[in-house]
Amino acid sequence: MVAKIFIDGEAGTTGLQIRERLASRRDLEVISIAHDKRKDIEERKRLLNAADVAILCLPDDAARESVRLIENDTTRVIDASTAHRVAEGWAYGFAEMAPDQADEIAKARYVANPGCWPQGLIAAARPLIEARLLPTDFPLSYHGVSGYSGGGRQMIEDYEAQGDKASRYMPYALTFQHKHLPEMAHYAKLGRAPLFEPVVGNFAQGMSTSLPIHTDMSADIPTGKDLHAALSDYYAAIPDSFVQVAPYEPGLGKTAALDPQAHNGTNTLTLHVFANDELNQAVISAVYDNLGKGASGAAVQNLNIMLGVGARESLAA
Ligand SMILES: NC(=O)C1=CN([C@@H]2O[C@H](COP(=O)(O)OP(=O)(O)OC[C@H]3O[C@@H](n4cnc5c(N)ncnc54)[C@H](OP(=O)(O)O)[C@@H]3O)[C@@H](O)[C@H]2O)C=CC1
Ligand SMILES: CC(=O)N[C@@H](CCC(=O)OP(=O)(O)O)C(=O)O
Repeated sequence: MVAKIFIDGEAGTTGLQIRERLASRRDLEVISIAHDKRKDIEERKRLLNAADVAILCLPDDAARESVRLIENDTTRVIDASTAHRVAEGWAYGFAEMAPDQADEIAKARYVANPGCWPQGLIAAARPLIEARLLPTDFPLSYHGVSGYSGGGRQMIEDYEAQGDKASRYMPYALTFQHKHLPEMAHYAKLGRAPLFEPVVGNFAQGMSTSLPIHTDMSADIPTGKDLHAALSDYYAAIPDSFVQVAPYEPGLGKTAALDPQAHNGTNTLTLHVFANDELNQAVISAVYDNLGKGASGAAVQNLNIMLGVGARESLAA
């Protein structure tokens, strides 16, 4: 059977990248909406109900509306927005988050694609919390830089209009109430939300995040090697993992590895562990493509899992 896929929001940043990734697929048919009808509720309803899988690449309210417009019992949904990430009845679409997560996604009717920022934090913190190398009530800070495509079409247009005059370093969400906090705390298994300081840089795509850890806040005071081993073991046990752990680098010498654009066009997320055991300090960094593993790549990975086809089909941009 050729599965019918409808991308609601196909002309946007995330939607376009999914369409490109699916263009060469013969096992599915992308059913498209005419550009002038992309916000026409009746036409969206028709296509949403005709699809085997609908991928929502819309603002939160429009994504909720799309779900309401589905009247049949069969259309499955992948929602790229923030609307359903901690909602009851939705599987969280971060396949590497736990050993059985891909199975949960495979069986789910509704899958919430993860936020770009939360993935770096969850990938780093959850295995350490589960291994009791980090206490759950640890007061974590989380920091990172993203390309401006993370803000969607509007931010892309703003940055491109300003060119070299655009800010090279723009912290935001400085009231510390970013929309990703509930998702971060829930899936990383944190007892308290992290202090999160995101930054946009003057480059289009890619991100690099960091999680500083005072290792003596934990009873066993893990060394850098302990942290690295826990993360390596965790992801080695996940089938078809796109999360990889770089070889242990105690010093901060190889900064090129933290280039936010290093994984652009791929679905890879690489974790790096840096530590100074004498000072009881460590940093875990994550490098990935906000439009790859952070959005469109993860959506295609989830689609593959839901359809039961090779997990690695069409994941490069
Ligand atoms: N960019 C990123 O890195 C990431 C984005 N996301 C999430 O994915 C979703 C899409 O984001 P992104 O692609 O960046 O955003 P864009 O603004 O680039 O695209 C959104 C698309 O949705 C369309 N749209 C808006 N309102 C409606 C509506 N009521 N009915 C139908 N179509 C509508 C827009 O059309 P028009 O432009 O004509 O208004 C546009 O084509 C968002 O929820 C975002 O938070 C998630 C992870 C990362
Ligand atoms: C640079 C930038 O603005 N990034 C967006 C996050 C993009 C993203 O992940 O969107 P979702 O919340 O829908 O997942 C932000 O911080 O709001």
